[in-house]
Amino acid sequence: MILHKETAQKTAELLLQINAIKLQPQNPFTWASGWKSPIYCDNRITLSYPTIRNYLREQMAKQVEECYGKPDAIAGVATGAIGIGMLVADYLNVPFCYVRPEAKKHGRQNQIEGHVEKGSNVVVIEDLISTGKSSLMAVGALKEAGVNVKGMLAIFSYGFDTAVENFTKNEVTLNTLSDYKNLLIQAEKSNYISADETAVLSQWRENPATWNPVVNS
Ligand SMILES: O=P(O)(O)OC[C@H]1O[C@H](OP(=O)(O)OP(=O)(O)O)[C@H](O)[C@@H]1O
Ligand SMILES: O=C(O)c1cc(=O)[nH]c(=O)[nH]1
Repeated sequence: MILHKETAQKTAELLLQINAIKLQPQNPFTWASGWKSPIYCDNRITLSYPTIRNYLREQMAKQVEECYGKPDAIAGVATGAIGIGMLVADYLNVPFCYVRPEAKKHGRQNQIEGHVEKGSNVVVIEDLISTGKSSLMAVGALKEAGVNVKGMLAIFSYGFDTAVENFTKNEVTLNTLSDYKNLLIQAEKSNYISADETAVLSQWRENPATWNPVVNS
């Protein structure tokens, strides 16, 4: 869910401003889920811009408190949300840990890195939600460690039905600063996307799980 329309618009505007939105309809990206996509939203780039990362940090910290109350700790989903998660934890002055997709094969063989108290109230920070699988795996690991997951906050979500169903099934509340709908509005306003790219994106959005580029012969 989007909490504040102004934040959703501003976040989308900032992502476009720093070219964090990549379009490659002829040479699709492969997503974590294995889906092929003409678009990639690289939120990691925001960390390279102090003004923008400070904006995201403050908005996220405020929304964490607004949605879930002050947590005992913040957990970031590795690797995309380690940076932003740490910034949010720092702003709220609470402990931080991050969750790997799976346990390390060497060293201490941890999946959760850092210290997190059993029974503590934790909010999970994610950079981006496509299917929600990565985030929900992190939630699963935290719950297994005896943590009380209050909910999740991400910078961006594509708003796919699959993700909504996955979060509902796992009984995890998801809020995001911005989403695909707001991104498209801002991209059209600023002419970031050409008419051809808009056409590809609407065709892709109809069935993202099975989309493939039309190859001109
Ligand atoms: O909702 P999903 O379908 O799971 O996809 C979203 C996930 O994909 C990206 O991570 P990626 O696996 O590319 O790794 P990274 O965070 O280490 O860059 C992103 O950071 C999310 O965690
Ligand atoms: O699903 C993904 O892997 C994914 C999509 C996207 O737009 N950005 C990203 O970082 N990951």
